[in-house]
Amino acid sequence: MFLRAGLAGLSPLRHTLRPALVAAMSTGTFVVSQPLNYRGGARVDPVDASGTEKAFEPATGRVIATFTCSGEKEVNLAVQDAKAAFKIWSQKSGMERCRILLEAARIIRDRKDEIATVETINNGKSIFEAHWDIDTSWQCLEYYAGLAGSMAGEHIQLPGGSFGYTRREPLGVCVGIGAWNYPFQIACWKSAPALACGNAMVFKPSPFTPVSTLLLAEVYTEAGVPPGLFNVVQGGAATGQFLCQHRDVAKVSFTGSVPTGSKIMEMSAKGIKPVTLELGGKSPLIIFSDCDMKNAVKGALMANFLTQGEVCCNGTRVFVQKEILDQFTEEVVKQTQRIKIGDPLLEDTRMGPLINRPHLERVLGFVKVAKEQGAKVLCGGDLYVPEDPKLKDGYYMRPCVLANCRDDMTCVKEEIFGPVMSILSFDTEAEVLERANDTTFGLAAGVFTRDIQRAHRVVAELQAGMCFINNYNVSPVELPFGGYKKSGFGRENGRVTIEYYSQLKTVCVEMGDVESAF
Ligand SMILES: NC(=O)c1ccc[n+]([C@@H]2O[C@H](COP(=O)([O-])OP(=O)(O)OC[C@H]3O[C@@H](n4cnc5c(N)ncnc54)[C@H](O)[C@@H]3O)[C@@H](O)[C@H]2O)c1
Ligand SMILES: NCCCC=O
Repeated sequence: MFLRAGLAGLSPLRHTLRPALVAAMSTGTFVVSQPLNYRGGARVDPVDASGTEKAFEPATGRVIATFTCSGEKEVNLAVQDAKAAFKIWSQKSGMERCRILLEAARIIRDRKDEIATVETINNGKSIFEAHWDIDTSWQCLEYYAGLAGSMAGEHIQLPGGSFGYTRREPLGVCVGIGAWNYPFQIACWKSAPALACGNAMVFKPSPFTPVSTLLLAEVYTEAGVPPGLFNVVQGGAATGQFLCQHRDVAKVSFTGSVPTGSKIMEMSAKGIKPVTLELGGKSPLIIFSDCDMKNAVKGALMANFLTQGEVCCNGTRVFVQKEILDQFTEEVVKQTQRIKIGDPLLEDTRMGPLINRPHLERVLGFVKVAKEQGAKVLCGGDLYVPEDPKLKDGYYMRPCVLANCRDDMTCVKEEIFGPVMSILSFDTEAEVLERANDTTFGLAAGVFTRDIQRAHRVVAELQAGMCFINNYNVSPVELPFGGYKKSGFGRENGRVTIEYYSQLKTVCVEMGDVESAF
């Protein structure tokens, strides 16, 4: 389906043939020539437009796709198709939905290499990491498949033999709007619970990463969902607005920045639509002097440099207790300098390019301001040009560690969304807690200590939706994920997310006569 010169005649490919194609895909060769919208169980060109966009391969700076952004008519067709599919899907039993979702999970597992490769080409993250993302994607489908079969209401006895019961019902057509840092994973984290509950979904990926969501749409079709149950519309803000304002849309689940989240909430408020908002962060990572140093250093790297630092829950404010500041900093810098930057499709690369040129410049701009405000660059923070000539126009930078940071600096207050770690020192637990919570964000937080009482005492005080003790940035799908404060509300993953994609109907049953007031 993704056609390179010389491979054009192979489409459509069954997944049994795909390993050969994956092996043939290398950086600098991939182009997409098929439509990038998906509606009614097939790829389609949109019937109307709200502009065009180009998608890039960040590793080389090459254009890999030029596509039309969907206009209001196309959005409406996708919603109507989803509505029709909803009628069929919502009538299925939980066990019937479970079987189809399990089959979809199996297909993703089988096609893991292909999907990870496409994700790497369009996003720039290392193939090593993309494999992790695809694992948490099929695991999410498997998890909600399991819950689909066991969704149930309650039976409540009332006086005189009367009773009531509750039914957990789907909402209808849900909209998913995604960010560019985890394109496939975000689409799975939204669609799996939505579909498990009996909903249909129209998904809009970020215009920077339009490609991999199509693979998910094809997987769902192959697994047996009704045509139209999962549709993809491409585009930017205008397309997103058509979706949010559509009268037949029952819910919006959004992943992205705080300013856009606020607009989504405003639009949803007008239609009284429930929203899930997964927004940005500036999370604290607290390293106490009694920590296991080796793990704390590994944790700090995990908290800052996955996906080139473009991770919402990154622990970018690293608070280190004074007694171990020098030793910790020295080790963090040593290991940061060892991170292999380069062609993201090579197995031993651990950091690829950033998403695009403007974003790279923005991140480098943060480093410049940090220096002006008194921070010391201990390593990185500058452009990186790989030796391989085909990568010379890619968007690479060296991961950066900043010392001498203060709480009032821009690099410590604002979400950079790049590979920039700010190290701050602290003396006491009470002091660090106050400083860690002194932010409008509240997505994640972490603590490294061997003192088990302190660990739990500290996380109980941290104002963050996702807290880690002695680890960072692991994503088991069984655990709810989401933010406090301006980092949003609602949750993804875990059992609780069922509540965000369903509504409760109460049925009151009278077994006697009506006792009337009249
Ligand atoms: N909390 C989480 O789970 C999570 C996960 C990933 C990324 N993020 C956050 O996402 C941000 C980076 O992603 P981004 O740059 O793609 O964010 P963004 O807000 O610019 O865009 C996100 C999505 O919203 C769409 N959009 C933009 N304007 C819109 C509008 N007016 N109406 C409807 N849709 C609109 C975009 O096209 C895109 O699909 C960071 O702040 C990051 O922290 C959060
Ligand atoms: N793996 C979870 C990442 C979510 C935020 O960017």
